[in-house]
Amino acid sequence: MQIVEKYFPKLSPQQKAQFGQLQELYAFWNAQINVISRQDVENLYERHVLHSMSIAKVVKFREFANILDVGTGGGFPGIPLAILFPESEFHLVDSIGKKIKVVQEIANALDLKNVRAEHCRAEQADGDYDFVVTRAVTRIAPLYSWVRSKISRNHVHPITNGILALKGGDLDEELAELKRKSRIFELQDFFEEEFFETKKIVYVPIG
Ligand SMILES: C[S@@+](CC[C@H](N)C(=O)[O-])C[C@H]1O[C@@H](n2cnc3c(N)ncnc32)[C@H](O)[C@@H]1O
Repeated sequence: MQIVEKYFPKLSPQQKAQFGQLQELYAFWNAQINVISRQDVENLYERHVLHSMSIAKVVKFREFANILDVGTGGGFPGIPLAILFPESEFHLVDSIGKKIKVVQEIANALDLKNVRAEHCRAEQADGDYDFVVTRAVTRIAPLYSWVRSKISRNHVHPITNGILALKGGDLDEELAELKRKSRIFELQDFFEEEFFETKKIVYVPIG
């Protein structure tokens, strides 16, 4: 939990309490329905919570912003972002129903009113979104084809609406396949821990 406060020192008491609850909630739910590796439960705040929050170093979601988390699994990056941006609306979807059950239970336990968890495929998600966020689901090119028509052309953030994908490793081939303008943010520019050395955010503006 200290690692979250290290990089996000202005959290409200409510946000601190919500982030603080995550360890126990994920330990409990992960024991029943596997949503993250057992080993990773011990590194929850670095590898899942802070990793998800890195998106906030690229853009601060505004009041009423609509965000779609594609393939949220147990709620990453959607749940940490929903705690961080309580005025924005988050639609978390996954094609596996039992994972959405975990997300719903965690959102209920945290009393997160800005989270809608839905069991559906990304292609079927119904909405008009400012941004699509995602981690560890698919290559950028298929993701782009799934969601491009769901991105609003009404831009209210300092950057153009689009996709923000948490990625790792060498992305040359994947980005060549996309055939669209994109920008890479290196997470080592935001966080000093070794875990983030190879991690990136791929931003694909859709205007
Ligand atoms: C490796 S998990 C990652 C989960 C989470 N994003 C994380 O980083 O912890 C990939 C997830 O994507 C979901 N998924 C794959 N294709 C999908 C699709 N077309 N629509 C919705 N969910 C999908 C899978 O069910 C799975 O839960």
